[in-house]
Amino acid sequence: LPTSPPVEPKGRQFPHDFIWGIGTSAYQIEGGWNASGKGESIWDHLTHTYPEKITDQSNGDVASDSYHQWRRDVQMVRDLNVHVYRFSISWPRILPGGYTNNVNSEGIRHYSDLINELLHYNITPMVTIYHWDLPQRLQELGGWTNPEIIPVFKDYARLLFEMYGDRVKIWTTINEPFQICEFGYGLDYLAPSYNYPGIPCYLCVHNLLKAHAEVVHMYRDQYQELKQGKIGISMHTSYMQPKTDSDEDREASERALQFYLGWFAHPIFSKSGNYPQIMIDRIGNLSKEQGFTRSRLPEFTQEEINHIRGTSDFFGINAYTTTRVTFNDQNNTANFPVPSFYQDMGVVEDQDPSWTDSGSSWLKVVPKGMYNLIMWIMREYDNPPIIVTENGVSDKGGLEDYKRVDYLNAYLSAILDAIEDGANVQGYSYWSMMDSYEWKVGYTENFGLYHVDFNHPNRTRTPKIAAKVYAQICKTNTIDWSYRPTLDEYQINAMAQLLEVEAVGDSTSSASTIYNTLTGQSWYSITLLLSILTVTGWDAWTKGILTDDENVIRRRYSYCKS
Ligand SMILES: CCCCCCCCCCCCC/C=C/[C@@H](O)[C@H](CO[C@@H]1O[C@H](CO)[C@H](O)[C@H](O)[C@H]1O)NC(=O)CCCCCCCCCCCCCCCCC
Repeated sequence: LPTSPPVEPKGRQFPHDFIWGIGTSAYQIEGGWNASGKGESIWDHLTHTYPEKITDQSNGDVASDSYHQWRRDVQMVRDLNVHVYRFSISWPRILPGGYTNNVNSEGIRHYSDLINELLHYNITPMVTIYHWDLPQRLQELGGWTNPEIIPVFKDYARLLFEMYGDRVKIWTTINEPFQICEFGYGLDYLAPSYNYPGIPCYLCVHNLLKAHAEVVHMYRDQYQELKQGKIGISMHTSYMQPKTDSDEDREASERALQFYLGWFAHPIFSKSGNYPQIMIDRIGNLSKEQGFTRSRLPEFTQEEINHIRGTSDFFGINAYTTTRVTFNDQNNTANFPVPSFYQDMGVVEDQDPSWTDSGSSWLKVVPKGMYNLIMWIMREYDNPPIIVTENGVSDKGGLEDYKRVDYLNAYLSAILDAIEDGANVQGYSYWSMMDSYEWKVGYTENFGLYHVDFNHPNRTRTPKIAAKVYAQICKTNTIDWSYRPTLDEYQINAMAQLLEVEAVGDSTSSASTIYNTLTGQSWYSITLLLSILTVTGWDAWTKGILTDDENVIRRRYSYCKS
């Protein structure tokens, strides 16, 4: 329900040339997992082979069906008044086996059509070359832990520059090295789900940074002057807030930022290059204590350090939340596996229970953390041009996402505060344009400004309240806390249809229980059901009085209409 907006100065303006964007990624929205010659990705493989690793055992086979509905997507981009659409290209859709020996022309055409449609409406495509969907055949060679990935990634990127470089002016090589390497290889949060702590994550990052640098040099040497484009990388971190004011916790915060972000940012953005010294020292010492012959953190040669340094035209940062950190004790005994990235880092993390929560357990709403993080980047890397390439919040369904409106206004205010304090933030891209496949948690957490009906064959898209608010922000370049629209006729009808379909779905199921209703689509319907239950009582439900499906449809429908 609409909450009262916090008291804030009205009409705070962003710089006139501020870039507004909206983002998605291929595996999360496209579907068409084996359409028109696409090869298997590590996500296809993981979700088909081990569905139990995904919260709702789902997969991205159809997802938001953007492979077929891309024109509708562009319409949504236009309705949001953004300048930029940030999307990723599916490597196995272009190169089914990962290598350039087999180029899928249907895949090439798909993104070409999308890019042309965007340009037709004056929207700038911002292309992520790699957002987590590695061709499975490359994984069978060890994926990012095998140095073979470096030339192969470069070949793939060259093909994209050749095919689209005339029209795409903003590129990012790789989205979120930390998530790829630690969540994918160290833990089992993301594909390929190795769950092998402490060693492969460092090999993965080492190859990834070299691959990134190769691609950026190639772009700069062969394409940039001609095409006048920009190229960079997107990295993720939460702000690592010291749990207390003690020197130890402040040191823990600094160390955590170096491990979570400096791991990639220091080699690329610092003056000296290379991994942060604190990582080199800690991982080197711990490796020695653990009986390894060499540090588990590989070494760069001076030539490699020079080659990687400076390879990004902007600092792409993805940031959603804040974590509190405190010093781990002297024996580093926080139940981390030995060895592991977390034991190497040597801090203990938690979140303040008083922070506002969201649809994701890890994501607490802490706008000040965004300010602090930007200021840290500004100080640490000599005030680079920053683009917030991802920021957003999840819900559990429905269209009345006033909590997202609050999140947007508050985080954007924090970014404005940082700009006013000297940070060179040049753009912001909300994550995500629409509800989509949220990796390990499947379809149970929704980051979209557009609701997607995953039960409908067309994957019907309906704007949430925050879509209107974001469109207004992008149009006016201004945060207006008093702008809190209510659902319009179109949204109400869409929601009524949604609930009707859902109810018919319920009625065809032999097990129409409170469980499957409550774990269904929307908070809207849950709120409705809870109101019904408040009137009739849980007993009435369990005795079957409300299991009359027609009755349920009628009640839901008339509620929506009213
Ligand atoms: C063996 C020792 C283990 C110690 C491990 C401690 C680890 C703490 C892990 C906390 C989990 C955080 C999950 C965070 C994920 C995001 O950083 C990441 C961002 O990627 C973008 O995000 C978008 C929204 O997610 C989007 O989808 C884009 O595509 C991305 O670019 N998101 C993800 O990686 C998505 C998958 C997340 C699955 C996580 C499921 C695990 C939940 C664990 C819950 C722990 C919560 C406690 C948090 C306490 C903080 C210390």
